[in-house]
This record gives sequence, structure tokens and C-alpha cells, in this order.
Amino acid sequence: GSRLMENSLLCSRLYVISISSVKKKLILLLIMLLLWAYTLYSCMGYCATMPSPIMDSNRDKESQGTGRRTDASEVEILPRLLPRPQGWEDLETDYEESSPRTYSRDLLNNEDWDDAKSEQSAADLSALSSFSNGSGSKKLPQAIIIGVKKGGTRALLEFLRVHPDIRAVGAEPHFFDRNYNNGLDWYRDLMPKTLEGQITMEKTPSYFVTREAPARIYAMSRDTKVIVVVRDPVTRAISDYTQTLSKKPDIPSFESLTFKNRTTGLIDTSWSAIQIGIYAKHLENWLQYFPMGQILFVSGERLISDPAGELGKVQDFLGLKRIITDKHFYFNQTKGFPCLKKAEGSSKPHCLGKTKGRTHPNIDREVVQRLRDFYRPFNMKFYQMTGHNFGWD
Ligand SMILES: Nc1ncnc2c1ncn2[C@@H]1O[C@H](COP(=O)(O)OS(=O)(=O)O)[C@@H](OP(=O)(O)O)[C@H]1O
Repeated sequence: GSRLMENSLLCSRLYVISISSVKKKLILLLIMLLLWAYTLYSCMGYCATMPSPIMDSNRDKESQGTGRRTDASEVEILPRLLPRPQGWEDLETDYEESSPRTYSRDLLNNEDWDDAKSEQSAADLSALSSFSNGSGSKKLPQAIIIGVKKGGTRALLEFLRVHPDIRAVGAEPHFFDRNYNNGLDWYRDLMPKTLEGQITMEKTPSYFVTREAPARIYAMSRDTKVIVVVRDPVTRAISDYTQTLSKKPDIPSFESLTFKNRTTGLIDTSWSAIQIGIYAKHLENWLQYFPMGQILFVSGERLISDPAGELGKVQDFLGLKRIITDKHFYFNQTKGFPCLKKAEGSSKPHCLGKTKGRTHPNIDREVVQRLRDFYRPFNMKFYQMTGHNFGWD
């Protein structure tokens, strides 16, 4: 009898032990499952937009402006026409500054549009991509690259996009010049989604020479940080002309367009290629609204000779940790320019496309000299205003 009792006691103890070990295993399994699900969730949702603990002091300060939405159908179709926010788009500013056109047509006219469009399809169809696109919210930009055309604005934006705390729209929105009537909601909708602490950016090089742009950006938010990539105005003019020539091979020579009257040597300052380079004049317009401390001047020349050095200054200006360093760049001998070892959202090295770093035509030395003389006083004024000698003279 007592043995029978002992046996049944042993059995029930064993039963209890096995029950609790199964329970433990189950709980462990559940915890692992939860951990795994959490890791998966945070990776899909956050990896692409992971912020660092450094916060931008300007975030959430954006204020609403007075812009109104006009064409509803256009507003709806545009986000679909926009290239994927991730990836390397080598878009180029348009050569006709004055012609008012719609945003969608700007994109369609762009020679790099086809590349951007084909790049878009594969990634956007994947579930992972749409999941990661779901996190955060769209905000108005806290920092804008406002110019100058042919200064190196695309290189700067693509380099900045490597920073985990910067999210930028790939195409040029042209909001503060051509599309202002579409309103701030339209503009905000073009922006990529950001998380707390991330900075939204865009670049449109024509803003620097747009009379209304400073007041309009100020109306959006007086705290907006503006960045200007400046380049020797003579080389900039030739670069501008080279771009136009590549699209319209029949235009007159650079030399003949430079002068109002070749014999008197009177320079045609109404030609945009020349006008854009009078930096001091355009800057005066911006200083009516923004203090010097809110404007950063990046040297287009140094952006090529020392990209990490220039990027260091930009990251400081934006209140970001210096994450982009010389380790991110290599000099591509074939391209003749610095390139990224890894482009944003990719593990492959990447240089800008063939529309960046074109071969310039040879320009008559006397004409170049005449232009140097023309720009010198404006350059001096610009150095004085910015407190920085860019070494063009
Ligand atoms: N890393 C790198 N790779 C290629 N090109 C570079 C780079 N950094 C600066 N640049 C210079 O950028 C010039 C084009 O300037 P933008 O991008 O501002 O042009 S645009 O206004 O958007 O059309 C372009 O002008 P061009 O050389 O006249 O083609 C380049 O000199």
C-alpha cells in the first residue's frame, strides 16, 4: 500500500515537473516569437529612416504660409509622377528659367526622367518598401539648397542624403518660383516621410535668383536654413551654356552671347548665364529676410577637391552629427570627380550621371578675361558680405 502511494506521489511530481518545463518552453518560445516579430517590425519600419539621437533644433517649428491649392487634378497626379525618394537620381535643372510650366511637365522634360521612372518600379512594388514608406509623416523642408544653378547642387544633395537624419526629395520641386500657386499642402505632399529629428530637404537652384523666393520661404518658416553652393561665376556661366548647348546645338557661340556689342566689349547682363553669377546682387535680396547666420555658402570648387571637408561644414550648420566623412568618398579617375562609395539605400559605389561634369567648349581667352574683369568687383563685394574669400580672382 505504501509503495503504491509512493509511486503515485512520484508520478504526480514527475507530471508537475514535465508540465512546468513544457510551460517554460512555451513561454520562452512566445518571448522569442515576440522578440523576432518586434525586430522584424522595427527593421522594416525604421532601418530606412533611422534617426540618430541628435535632434535638429528647428524641427517642428515650421509654420504655415499662405499658399493656396489651385488645380486639384494636378495635385493628385503629381506624387505618382515623382521619382522614388530613395536612390540616386541624377536630375538636372531646366535650362529655360523663364518659361512657366507645370511640375509634371518639368519632370517629363527632364532627360534623366526615364532612368528615375524605371528605377522606381521594382522597389516600390515590394511589400518591404511600401511598409518602410509607411512610417513617419511628411513635413515642410527645414533646410533648402537654393542655388546656384550649375554650382554643384545635385552633388551636395546626393552626398547629404547619405546622412540618416536627412531625407530629401529627388526632383526639383520649383515651388517658390513656378509652382507657388499650388499651395503649401501640395509642396508638403512632395516631401518624403520623416521621423522625429530627421530633417526634410529639397534643392531647386533657381530660387537663389528668384525675386519672390526669400519672402515666400520666410512666410513658410522664418527659421528655414538656406544653403547656396557657389562656383566661380565665369566657369559657372560656361557650364550653364554647355548645358543649353547640349540640348539646343544650334545656339550662337558663348562669345557672341556674352556681348551686347562685341566691339565696345559691353557685356550682356540680361543673359541669364551671366546674370546668375552676380552673386552679391542676388544675396542682397535674401538678406532682406534672412540673417547671415541662417545662410550657408558652400564652395563648389571645394565640394570637388575636398567633399568631406565641405560636408563637415554643412552637417555642423544643420546641427547634425558629422556622420558623412572622408570614408564615404573616393575619387573616380575616369569620372574625374569624387563619388560615393555607397549611395543612399544601396551598397554599390555611385558617381553622378553624364550630365554632371560635362566637357566645356574652349572659350576665347580674351572673352574669358573680359568676363573675369566684369565679375571681379561683384566677387569682392560677395567675399566682403560673406566674410569668405572663395578664391576666384
Ligand atoms: N561629385 C561630382 N560629380 C559630378 N559633378 C560634380 C560633382 N561635384 C560637383 N560637380 C559639379 O556639379 C555641376 C552641376 O551642378 P548642379 O548639379 O548644381 O547643376 S544643376 O543646376 O542642377 O543643373 C557640374 O558642372 P559641369 O562640370 O559644368 O557639368 C560639376 O562640375
